[in-house]
Amino acid sequence: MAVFTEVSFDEARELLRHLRLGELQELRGIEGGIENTNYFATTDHGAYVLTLFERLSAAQLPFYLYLMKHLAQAGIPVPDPHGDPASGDLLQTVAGKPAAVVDRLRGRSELAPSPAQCAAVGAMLARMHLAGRGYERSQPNLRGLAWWNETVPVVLPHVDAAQAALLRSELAYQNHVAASPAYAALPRGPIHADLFRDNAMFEDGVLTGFFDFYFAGVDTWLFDIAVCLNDWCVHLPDGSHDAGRTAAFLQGYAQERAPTAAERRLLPALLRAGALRFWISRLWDYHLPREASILKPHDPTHFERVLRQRITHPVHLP
Ligand SMILES: Nc1ncnc2c1ncn2[C@@H]1O[C@H](COP(=O)(O)OP(=O)(O)O)[C@@H](O)[C@H]1O
Ligand SMILES: N[C@@H](CCOP(=O)(O)O)C(=O)O
Repeated sequence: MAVFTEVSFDEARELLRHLRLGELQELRGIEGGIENTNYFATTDHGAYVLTLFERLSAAQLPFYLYLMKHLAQAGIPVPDPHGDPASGDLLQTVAGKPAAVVDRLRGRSELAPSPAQCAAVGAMLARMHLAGRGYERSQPNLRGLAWWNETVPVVLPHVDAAQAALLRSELAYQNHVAASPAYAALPRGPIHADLFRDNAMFEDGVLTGFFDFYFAGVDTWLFDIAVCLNDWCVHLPDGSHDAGRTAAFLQGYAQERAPTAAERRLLPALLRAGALRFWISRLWDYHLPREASILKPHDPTHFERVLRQRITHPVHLP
C-alpha cells in the first residue's frame, strides 16, 4: 500500500477545514502508486486526494501544482489543486512533508484500452500540450537525458552483460539524437511524461481525465506521445506494438494538432527514448529501493522488451 507516511484523521480534518473544503467524513489510504503517500479524503463538500510528497522537494512542487491549476482552468480535466484561502498557496505541509489536496477524478483506470479509448487519450494529450503553451513556470523533465546519463552507471552493476551492452549503446544513441538539428526543431512545452494507463480515468468508457503530474516537466511533446504509445498501444506480454491502438492514438492526437516534419522523422528514436527512460527508472527502483518503501516494484524487463521491439520494429507516423 502506498502510504509511506501515516496521516491521522484529526490532522487531515484540520487541513480540509483550513482549505474550506468541508467536514471530513472518510480518510482512506490508497493502495497502488510507488512515489507518494496518497489518501482519498471525502468531505460533505466533495471528494479529494491528499498527497504527501516523499521524494519531491518543496522547491520542485510548485511547477507541478500550478501546472495542474493552469490546465484545469484551461478546461483540461486534471485534478484541480486547492489553495490556502488567505495566501492562495497550493503547497501545504502535513506530518512535516510537503503536501497538496486536489480534486478526485471520477471513474477508474482502463487497463485494457480499446482503440477508441486510445484515440480519446491521444486527443486529450494534444489539447493538453496546446493548453500548456501559456504556462509561464518552467522546470526541466527531471527524468530526462541528464538523469539517464547519471543513472545508467548506477544500475549497470546490477544487470547482465547483454543488458549492460544495450543500456550503453542506447544511451549513446540517445545522446547523439539529442544533439541533432531535428531534435532541436521539435516543439516543446510542459509534458506529463508518465501518462500510462494507470494515470488516466474513465467512467462508463468515457475519459474523465489525467492525473499524477509529478513527473511532468518541460520537454518535447513527441516524448510525451512516445511514452503514451509505449504503454497504451503495446501488447503487454511481449512489448510489441498494437497497430490498431497505435493508429487510433495518433489519429486522435493529429485531429487536435498536426505533427511537424521533425516529429515525423524522430518518432522511432523517441519511442526508443521513452522505453529507455522507464527501463532505467524501473532498474533503479528495483535494485536500489528506498528503505521500507517500495512494496511492489514494477518489472524492469518489460521495458527492456519494449526497447528491443522499438529497435527491431520501428514505428513511423502514417
Ligand atoms: N486525483 C485523483 N483522482 C482519482 N484517483 C486518484 C487521484 N490521484 C491518485 N488517485 C488514485 O491513487 C492511485 C495512486 O496514485 P499515483 O498518483 O499513481 O501514486 P504515485 O504518485 O505514488 O505513483 C491511483 O492509481 C489512483 O487510483
Ligand atoms: N509509470 C512508471 C512508474 C511511475 O509510477 P506511477 O505509479 O507514479 O505512475 C512505470 O510504470 O515504471
